[in-house]
Amino acid sequence: MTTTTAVTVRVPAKVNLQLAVGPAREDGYHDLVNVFHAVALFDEVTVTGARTRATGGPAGISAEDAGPGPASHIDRVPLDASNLAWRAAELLASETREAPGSRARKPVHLHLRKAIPVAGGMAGGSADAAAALVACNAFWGTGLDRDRLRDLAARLGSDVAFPLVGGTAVGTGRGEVLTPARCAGRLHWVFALSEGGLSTPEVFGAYDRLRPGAPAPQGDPVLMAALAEGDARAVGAALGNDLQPAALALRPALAETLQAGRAAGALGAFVSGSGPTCAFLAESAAHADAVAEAVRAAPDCAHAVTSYGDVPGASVV
Ligand SMILES: C[C@](O)(CO)[C@H](O)COP(=O)(O)OP(=O)(O)OC[C@H]1O[C@@H](n2ccc(N)nc2=O)[C@H](O)[C@@H]1O
Ligand SMILES: Nc1ncnc2c1ncn2[C@@H]1O[C@H](COP(=O)(O)OP(=O)(O)OP(=O)(O)O)[C@@H](O)[C@H]1O
Repeated sequence: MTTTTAVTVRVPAKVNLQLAVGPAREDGYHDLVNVFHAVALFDEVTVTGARTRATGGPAGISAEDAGPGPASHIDRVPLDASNLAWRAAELLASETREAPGSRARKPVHLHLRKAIPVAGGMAGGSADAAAALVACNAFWGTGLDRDRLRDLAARLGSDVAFPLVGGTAVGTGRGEVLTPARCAGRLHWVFALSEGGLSTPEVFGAYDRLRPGAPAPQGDPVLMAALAEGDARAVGAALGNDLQPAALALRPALAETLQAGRAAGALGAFVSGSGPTCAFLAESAAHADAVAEAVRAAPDCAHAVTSYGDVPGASVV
């Protein structure tokens, strides 16, 4: 029998093309209609055997900055059991330790190569958790199918199931119930990164204060049709994020970043998820370079990167 010595999984960031947010639920979450779109900014999670820890599961974690420039904030990644990738490995181990043939009693080390900006509203931690599930499932030979992995992902966070799937998908419930959607052609993106992060719970809290009595969230058929047709201009006109006013209230300088992108002819300019990263839809790769150049001049923009979508979800490399 051969023994796997290392498994590496590559996983994309997300941007939210529509984020319709309902009122706060009794459990503190909000019902969403969340159009996830996977973009070509990738973290990698590598799992190797570790020698310590008798009970198996994760035994150590390290992280390195593979970011496209400043403001990737690797120093904010916790290197302990609170890391979402560690929690994912722990959950998979606890669910499968007793299964026949499982190697989940073997302790592992997790190494994160991070290019997704930390606390930027692009689901970097969630992506790492999804990648850790796929990598440990392969390393331990636990053999859970994608549906079982998706169930575990949903227990870890609202954004964790999507990076398993990638592409473009509509998330309902608190965002974890996914329906794949068609995105024809390639969309060209610019992401403007901020020096500071924004806390997701704080942004949802600001939303509740700004919008008491919010209606139930509704999907937008115009956006879905534009995506299916690959009509970037129509996609740009239909983009929307209910959390944007809350993110702007917490970080007013983002307004100038958005304005700089609009002035450079972006087809759409909006805050990504809970922010503070701002996203811009461009007409082409060359136009994305020009928009990136323009938004770099905004005072709150620490760095701007170009990318494209959609791309597939977590996969072993
Ligand atoms: C803003 C988005 O990134 C858009 O994709 C997500 O909705 C956030 O997903 P996430 O970071 O995985 O969030 P979770 O770890 O599930 O929840 C963190 C906190 O965000 C708030 N939260 C999150 C998701 C949701 N549907 N309603 C919420 O109110 C809650 O305060 C929750 O305690
Ligand atoms: N693997 C991880 N990578 C990055 N941050 C992590 C990780 N695990 C835990 N964290 C913690 O989670 C916080 C949020 O980081 P993350 O990069 O996931 O934010 P985000 O992209 O805004 O999330 P989302 O878009 O899902 O709301 C960080 O400040 C950090 O303390």
